Amino acid sequence: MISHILYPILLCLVVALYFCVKFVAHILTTRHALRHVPGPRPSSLIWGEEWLLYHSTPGAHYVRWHRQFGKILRFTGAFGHQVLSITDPSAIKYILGEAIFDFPKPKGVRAWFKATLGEGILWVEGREAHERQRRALAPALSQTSVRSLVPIFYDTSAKLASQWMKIIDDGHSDEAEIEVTKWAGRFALDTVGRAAFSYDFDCLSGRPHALADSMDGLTNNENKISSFYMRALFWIFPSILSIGDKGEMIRKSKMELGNIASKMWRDAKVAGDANGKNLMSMILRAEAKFSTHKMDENELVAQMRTTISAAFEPVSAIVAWTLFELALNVRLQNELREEVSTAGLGDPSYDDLTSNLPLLDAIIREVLRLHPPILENHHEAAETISVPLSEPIPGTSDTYLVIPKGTILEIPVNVVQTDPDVWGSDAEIFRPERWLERKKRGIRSDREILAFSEGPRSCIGKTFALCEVKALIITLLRQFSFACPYEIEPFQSFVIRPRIKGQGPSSLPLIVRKV
Ligand code: HEM
Repeated sequence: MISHILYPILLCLVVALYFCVKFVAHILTTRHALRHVPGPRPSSLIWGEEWLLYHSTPGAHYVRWHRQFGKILRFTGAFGHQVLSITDPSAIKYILGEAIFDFPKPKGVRAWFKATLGEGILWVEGREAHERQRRALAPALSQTSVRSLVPIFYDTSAKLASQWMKIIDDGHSDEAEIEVTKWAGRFALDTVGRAAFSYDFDCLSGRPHALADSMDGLTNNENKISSFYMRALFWIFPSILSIGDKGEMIRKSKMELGNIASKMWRDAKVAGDANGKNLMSMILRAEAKFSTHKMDENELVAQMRTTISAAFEPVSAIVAWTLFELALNVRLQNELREEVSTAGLGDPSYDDLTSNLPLLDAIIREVLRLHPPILENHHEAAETISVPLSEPIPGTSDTYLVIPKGTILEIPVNVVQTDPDVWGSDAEIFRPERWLERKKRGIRSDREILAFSEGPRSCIGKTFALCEVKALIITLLRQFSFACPYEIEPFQSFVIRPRIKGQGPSSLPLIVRKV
């Protein structure tokens, strides 16, 4: 009888011991192999640097560390696991380029994408499997497709503007304080719904919206202790994502988005949408053309969830940060309004959006440079692999770094995009004119911006995102001016968003005034 109880307990203990020994052995060998890489001493025995990182201004420690230790450094995560932080240009080019499939996303990050979105393109690994999914999405997000989507971008922009006008009019005034992050998220959702799936989420109606609220609630949390545990531990124990309130929230959000995606898919089938131009019809056409493997509903729903989510968080963050920077600078608002007015009375075309509004282009680039929504680009070495370096690690003469299998790497986008060697001594300052000066001097603009990542896994929705954000800013500036009466700071949810200093989750209340 006792043995019936004891044996399973004993077995569990042996298995737990095996994993503990394996984990400790991995940490010790990684630390040994990377002992020549400099970095900060762990500030906590259990949490390493995680506590410090979680409770500080997002990205601030990366800047400090890289100034002190150079372009490659090592810090400690929870329970002693080692993380490499890399800003060396040759290493980044190699990791995100030819070696990208040797550096998959870390297991915890993949578990997060699988739990929230399913097995779509943000989750998939392996050259062949990724290429297949990317080929299916690419035509719908190509420049040609985006060109045809521009009227939708203006339409959702106009809807948002008319809601703001109504708020101002209801207050019988020329201005109102409006919390713009909420509206920016709703704009991003309605735009991707209509543009990619011919589906109106109707988030911009002004009424409470279950999908918008649940997507926002998933990541836009106050600094709660449960969020800290999840963030600190999911690198080493990915199954933590299914535990407790947070696990429940993840399941709920995945289900809600999945239900909507299934409905969109069934409606499209009933409507016989196979010849349509939206993403869903194109996914099916591309699949039929390039592969014998047809996507089943689960895969398609995962892809739809992924696209909606990928288009939601970073776009809403960039819209909010752009309005924030404009609100701080009346001169810039006026100059931009002037530039937009020279483009004529109607809505600027795709060609205008991409090539003929240099100040607008410079402002959005500068926002992406100083407020990259995705702060860190995370990877894990699938094998022990040697990575080329632009300059040796201080104290060595090696022009390569051997990264042990299983080591987690992190590329801090904010550090790369504010490197004084590239951007000059005013790298930390918001100065869109630098892009106009660089263009005059013939410096290629795209290379140093890492906000959309680079290489085979870079953002496939970049043109879509840039055009929709530009269409919105043009529409808003023609009708409103902006001022910011609060002190604002960056706040890390899934992406980096603005919030009132020290207060709760993301928020950006601006004074919006009719012009
Ligand atoms: C300003 C807005 C945006 C920013 C800053 C941004 C940034 C990024 C970044 C950094 C990645 C690489 C992520 C990784 O390495 O895991 C990425 C991937 C991706 N983005 Fe975006 N994104 C934006 C908007 C969009 C939009 C509007 C869409 C779709 C309409 C989209 C769809 C995707 C997809 C599908 C991927 C996965 C690509 C792959 O793994 O091959 N993004 N994005």
